[in-house]
Amino acid sequence: AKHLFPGQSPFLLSLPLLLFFLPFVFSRSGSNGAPPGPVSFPIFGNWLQVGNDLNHRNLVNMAKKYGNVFLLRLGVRNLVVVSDPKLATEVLHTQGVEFGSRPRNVVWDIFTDSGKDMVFTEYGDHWRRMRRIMTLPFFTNKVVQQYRGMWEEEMDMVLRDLRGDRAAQSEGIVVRRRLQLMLYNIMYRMMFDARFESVSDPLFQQATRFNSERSRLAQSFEYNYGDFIPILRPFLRSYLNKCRDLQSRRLAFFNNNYVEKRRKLMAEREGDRLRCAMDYILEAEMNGEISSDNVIYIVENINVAAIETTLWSMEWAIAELVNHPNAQTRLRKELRDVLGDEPVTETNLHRLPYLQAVVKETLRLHSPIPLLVPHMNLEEAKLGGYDIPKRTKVIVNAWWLGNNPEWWNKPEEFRPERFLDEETEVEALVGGKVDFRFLPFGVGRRSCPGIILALPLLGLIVGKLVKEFEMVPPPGTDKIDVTEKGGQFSLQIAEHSTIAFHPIAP
Ligand code: HEM
Repeated sequence: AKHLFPGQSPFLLSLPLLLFFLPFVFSRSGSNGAPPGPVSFPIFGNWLQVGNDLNHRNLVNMAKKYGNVFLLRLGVRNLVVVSDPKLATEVLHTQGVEFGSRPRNVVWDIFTDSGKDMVFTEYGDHWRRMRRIMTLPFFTNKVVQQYRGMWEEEMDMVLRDLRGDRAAQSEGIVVRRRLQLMLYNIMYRMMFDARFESVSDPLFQQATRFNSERSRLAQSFEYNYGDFIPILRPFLRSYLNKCRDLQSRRLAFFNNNYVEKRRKLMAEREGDRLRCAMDYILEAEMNGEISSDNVIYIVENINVAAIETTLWSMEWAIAELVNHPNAQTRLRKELRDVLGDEPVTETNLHRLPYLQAVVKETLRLHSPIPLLVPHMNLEEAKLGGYDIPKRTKVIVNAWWLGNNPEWWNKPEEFRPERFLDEETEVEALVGGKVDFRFLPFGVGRRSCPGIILALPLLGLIVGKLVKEFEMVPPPGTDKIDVTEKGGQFSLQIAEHSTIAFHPIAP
């Protein structure tokens, strides 16, 4: 009478419970050909065990348990995580074609119109054409030479604003917003020959609002259930409608305010036509190589891939230099010794090894895209001796490659010197020798083409700020909070730092 169902033993009653919890206790060995991983439930797979937040640190803990290649089943989606340099070489280089596609989910399908873009499209002719068309106006040395003067000009305006800002010099300011304006101006001048007047320019406010809302909706964990479990998809309808509505307003914003203006200008200016990146892209459209949808998705991709990534790195570099005054002083000494009164320019970055080490150390410790952009195999493939089902999302934990104590001396420390003392061979150069422990931009076919812009942009702003200002925590604090905020994609600083900028006497 004590039991709910008289006549049944407590053991029998608890059997379903036991079966439910068994997968939490056991792991798959990987013996049936699939990579090891936790035993999965029907329908949910491993989702209930592992949860939503598969950030770089949680994935390290799982790699310690299941190995350097492991498989998670998230409802109908398969996810493979790679955590050592040899396997990363396989995915990105040796089998770069096989693993050269990108997975999308229900939300990414909306934000890319099912792969009309470049960043999230499958490996193949469309991707190759888009990458080729984007390379000429964005990702060559000639582009760097054409625009470096403009970059320096935009940065010098930031220095001027800081010099004229009393708050910046006393209680400190959140410098992020001003740097964001600078990066928008740099990218919009390259793209459209257009710039924003100030942070209160209504177009700047609209652009940043559209882009941050797009990041929030795309990176949220809220929609996982509908992506992983297709029968639940109808419940996502209002979320997906929100995404569709934002995307159509956002693309119309890019089109009406920028793309159409260039189209008109180009039509008026026969002969002398190619002035900014958009002119080259529109020319490719006129030649029938890409559609007008592809044009707008190139704009969308640059908005997503170029600006915030570089901005996060700048925020991290500044925060670490504030927290490591010795590194800041050493950098300032290098700038003074090498350059004297000369300004920091793109042409003299190669003479500043410690500055380059600061940039590398920032990207190692705080890789802005710690898991790279996910890769995917269109066909069944082999990896580390295991069978990888086709269309598996393959993640390389690049952050762990750069932060594993097996491969790095005290990796948790911010110590730029490591690149001048013990790690002298590790390069973050375009076309440099690849060290598969250090891949903040990925490597191979789908690696970041923007590295050619991002590295000098980072070196320039850090060099210029440190040469002109002593950057310190706001009065009453002695350290900046460098707690991380993860997302499905990014590694950002949780609290945008307030920093005081004390001008250095000339
Ligand atoms: C510090 C700044 C940046 C970092 C850390 C970064 C990092 C990355 C990473 C990790 C990937 C994926 C690599 C892979 O999947 O293997 C990527 C892809 C990409 N990045 Fe960047 N990036 C930065 C700045 C930029 C800039 C400034 C641009 C453009 C102006 C850019 C454009 C792209 C594009 C178009 C792709 C997609 C490439 C493809 O799928 O073929 N990135 N980036």
